[in-house]
Amino acid sequence: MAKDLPKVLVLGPPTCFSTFESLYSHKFNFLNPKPSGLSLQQFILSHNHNPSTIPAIFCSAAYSITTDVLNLLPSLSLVVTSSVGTDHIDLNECRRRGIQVAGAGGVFSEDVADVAVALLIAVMRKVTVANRYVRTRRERSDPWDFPLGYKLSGKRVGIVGLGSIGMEVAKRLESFDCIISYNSKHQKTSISYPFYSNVIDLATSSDALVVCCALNNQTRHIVNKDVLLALGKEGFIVNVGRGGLIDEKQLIKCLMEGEIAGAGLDVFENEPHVDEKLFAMDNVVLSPHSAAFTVESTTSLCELVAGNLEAFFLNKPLISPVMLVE
Ligand SMILES: O=CC(=O)O
Repeated sequence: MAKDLPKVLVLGPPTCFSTFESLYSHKFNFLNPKPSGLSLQQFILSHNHNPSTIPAIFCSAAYSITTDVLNLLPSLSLVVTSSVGTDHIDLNECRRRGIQVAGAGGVFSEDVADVAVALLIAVMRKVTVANRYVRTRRERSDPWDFPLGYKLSGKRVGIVGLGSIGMEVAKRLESFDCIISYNSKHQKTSISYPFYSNVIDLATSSDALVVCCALNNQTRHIVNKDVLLALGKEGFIVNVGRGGLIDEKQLIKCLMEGEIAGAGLDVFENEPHVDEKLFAMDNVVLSPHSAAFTVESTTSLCELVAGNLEAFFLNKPLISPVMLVE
C-alpha cells in the first residue's frame, strides 16, 4: 500500500518526474502538490498529511527550498534535487538543521559540455543565422551575401569554473586545438592549463569565455561589464551555468553596442523570463536551459535519484551528496 511506503514530497516536479514516478512508485509514496494547484501549505493541510511524517523532498532547480519551505516540514532530513546547481536551496539552513542534500552529481557533465561547444560553434560560425538564411532565401544569392563567421579551431578559450562540466568542455575543445586556460575558486594542482585568479585577466587573454561554474554569493555577476570589455569586440561568451553568473543587462548592452562579438546562452538571469532584446540579435544563440537533458542523462538521473532515496531510507551514505560546507 502506497501509504506504508516512505513519503517523498515532490516540489516543482523535475522534467523526469513522470518517468521516475512510473518506475519507482512501488518503492516511494510520492506526494505531489502540483496537480492540485494548491500552495505547499494548503496541500499539506488539505490532504491531512501530517508534516511530521515527511522526511524527504525531491525537487527541481525551478523550486526554491527556502527557510519558509523548511519550516513547514519539521521532520525533513533529506533534499534530493534533480539538478547539479544548488543555488535554489538554502544550503546554510539545511546544514544548520542537519538536513542532507543530494544533487545530480556528474550525470549531466558530458551533455552540458556538448551544448557549450555547440553554442560556441553556433554563435562563432553563425549556424542559426545560416539556417534562417537558407530557409528564407531557399537558394544562395548571387553575389553571395552571407556574412563571415569566426574560426573556432586554435582559439584561446577561457573556462570559468573548471569542475566536472568545465573539464568536459576543455576535453572537447582540445580536439579543436583550442588553447585552454581557466578561472576557478582555487587553482587545481593536477591541471596544467594556465590558471587566472582574476576573471578580467582570463577574459583579456581569451577569444571566448565558457561560463560553467556554480552560482553562489561569490560568483553572482562574476562576468560583469569589466570582464565583457576585457573580452573585447571580437570576443564570444557562452553560459551553460546559471543566468546570474553574468550581469545580463551589461551583456545585452555590450552585445548591442558591439563591445563583444556574440553570445551563446542556455541560461538567463530571470528564468523563465528571457529578455526580449536578445531575440532580435543575430549574434546571439539561445537555448531553453536544456543543455543537461538528454534521453540518456534522464535515465541516469532517475537511477541516481532512486539510489539516493534508497540509501537515505536504509541509513546508508548518499550516492551524490552535496557538500554543505561553505
Ligand atoms: O541546470 C541544470 C542543473 O543544474 O542540473
